[in-house]
Amino acid sequence: MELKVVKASVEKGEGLGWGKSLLVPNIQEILKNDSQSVPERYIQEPKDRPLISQNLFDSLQVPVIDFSMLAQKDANEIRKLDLACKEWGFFQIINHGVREEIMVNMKAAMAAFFELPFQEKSKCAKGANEIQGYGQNFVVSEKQKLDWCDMMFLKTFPHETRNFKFWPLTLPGFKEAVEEYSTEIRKVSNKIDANLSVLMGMDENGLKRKLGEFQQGIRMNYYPTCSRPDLVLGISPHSDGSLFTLLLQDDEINGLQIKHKEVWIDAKPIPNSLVVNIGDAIEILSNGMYKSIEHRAISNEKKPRMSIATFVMPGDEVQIGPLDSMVNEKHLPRSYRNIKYIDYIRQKFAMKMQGKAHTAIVKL
Ligand SMILES: O=C(O)CCC(=O)C(=O)O
Ligand SMILES: [Fe+2]
Repeated sequence: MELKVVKASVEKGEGLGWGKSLLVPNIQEILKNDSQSVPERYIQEPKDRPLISQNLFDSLQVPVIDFSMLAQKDANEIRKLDLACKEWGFFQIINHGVREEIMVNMKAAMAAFFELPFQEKSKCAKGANEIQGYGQNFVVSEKQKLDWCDMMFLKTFPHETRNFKFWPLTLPGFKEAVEEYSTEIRKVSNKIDANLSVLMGMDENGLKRKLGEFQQGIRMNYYPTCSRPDLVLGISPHSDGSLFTLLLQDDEINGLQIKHKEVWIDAKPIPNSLVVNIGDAIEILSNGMYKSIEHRAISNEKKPRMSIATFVMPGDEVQIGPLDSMVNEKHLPRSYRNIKYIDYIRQKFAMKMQGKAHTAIVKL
């Protein structure tokens, strides 16, 4: 007789993984039945609601970095990058070298996935202990307010982290578009990490030498239209746990907001650019010289908005902590403790996203 063995679910991408999340409804589906509906669970407390009125800080713009100048090692552009990381934690890059066609294909592949019938999308659904797949942001309590967003998260690098059970492989062109886009973004990310390495007092290979091969994950965020965008949030305020994140946003629709000097500022889209933000891991490695910044997304009444975030991260088992070059016990005392990356991420996901509250895990 064949013995049935119940495998402990610690296979690739299963088991405890990056955390445990409650499963919640799918906002795109709720709206298919009633496009005007704004269920109670999505209505934010008054203090957390976005101000949709005229942006009073219209003149403030996220810094723009010309990537072709960085490639030429232009001292002025490198200084601008350093300042953008210190004062904003966010910048938009132009002339990054990713061909427009590749970005257009990526957006089209994402749109095609979210247009699939729910039953089809559900074949890629993530489980409760899963980060990869189709679903929603991590949810840790039944009482927690929910984000007006459905998403699809896939790991793309290193190759062995790809788990095709979460990929819609029968959707024509999807796999190719994600792979091609991710490969191009990896090239941009390599240049960013080389520049950050130098700015943090090392040579261009400093971060790679310290951390080894980076992981890359792609999160496709789908924000349906909302009849009351003043009551809900597309994504609650948070900072990313990554080293840094590269975001491809809609060319026209505003949605991303950044907390800059205590005020929410729109990151107005520049067509074909990429928005880059510093994540918690660089904040820790730089001993706080570069800070991850709180950001959120708002929804709108007119058109669904899609954004594609690529997270560049250390490997799960890698220890992160302030770089030797960023610590000087006299002038720059160590402000963060060392932690294994996956332990940091698990603790982050175990809390409701609340701005930067989770970074207290590693503060000294
Ligand atoms: O949609 C956006 O503009 C922001 C997305 C985001 O912050 C994220 O995916 O971490
Ligand atoms: Fe984010």
